[in-house]
Amino acid sequence: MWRRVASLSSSISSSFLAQTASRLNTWESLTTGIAQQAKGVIAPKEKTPFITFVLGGPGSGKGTQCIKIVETFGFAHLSAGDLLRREIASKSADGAMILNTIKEGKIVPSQVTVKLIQKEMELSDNHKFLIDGFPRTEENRVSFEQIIGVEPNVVLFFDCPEEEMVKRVLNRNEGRVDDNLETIKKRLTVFQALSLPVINYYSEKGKLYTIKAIGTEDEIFEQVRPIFAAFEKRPSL
Ligand SMILES: Nc1ncnc2c1ncn2[C@@H]1O[C@H](COP(=O)(O)OP(=O)(O)OP(=O)(O)O)[C@@H](O)[C@H]1O
Ligand SMILES: Nc1ccn([C@H]2C[C@H](O)[C@@H](COP(=O)(O)O)O2)c(=O)n1
Ligand SMILES: [Mg+2]
Repeated sequence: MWRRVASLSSSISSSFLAQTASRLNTWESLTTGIAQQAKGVIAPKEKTPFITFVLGGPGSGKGTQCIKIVETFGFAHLSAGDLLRREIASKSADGAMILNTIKEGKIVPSQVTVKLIQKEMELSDNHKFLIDGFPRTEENRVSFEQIIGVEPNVVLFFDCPEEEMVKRVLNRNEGRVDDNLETIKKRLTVFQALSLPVINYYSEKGKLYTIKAIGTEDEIFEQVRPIFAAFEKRPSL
């Protein structure tokens, strides 16, 4: 597991320490649960995490491209929507609330989603994470920074015309409760109002990579590939 580390040795890079030390919620916040499980033994991760947020409207092709990124670059794929759907299916305490929120095309409270992501990160063997469909709102973004204590290295934005997104979602045929015209319209409104400000935030921070999400899946991936290929040459990935 990504959390399984034998000692407190110096495997965390100095740049990472500098980055996290500047925050109130440092790396330790991600490892708090781990430390508790280990009954007081602090267990730092072996490698600096490399975090990619994958953003874009409903049906823009985030999940489709994540599969290709996983195959090519070996990331762990954490889809916020899939984690929430898993909560519904498991009939957990939050399941009914999550189902109603998704049916309405709205956004689940950030703490619920971030805790699910945190758990998956802690359980993972990988240190490279694709976090798909997150952060959808400024509240999501701030909550991740507060609870996990790290910022993304890369933010991908799949930029797709609304007409194309609607067509793709209506053809998806996976039995999703939100793949109907009424909910899609609401999701598009939420995307414009709440998600675009997050995308603008990362653009201003110089972390945003915008992908023109039209054309075939392979054509789109040829825009994605060089982004990670460039990072692969750096020691951080
Ligand atoms: N380039 C493409 N051209 C045509 N169809 C595509 C393309 N990429 C993905 N699709 C199809 O469009 C649908 C939506 O794609 P996908 O599920 O990857 O989108 P998403 O961004 O993850 O959407 P959501 O936010 O709703 O989960 C799927 O049925 C997928 O097979
Ligand atoms: N950060 C997130 C991600 C997803 N949800 C909810 C609301 C979305 O409409 C739904 C489906 O997500 P998708 O599979 O399209 O990424 O899940 C959320 O509330 N917060
Ligand atoms: Mg998806």
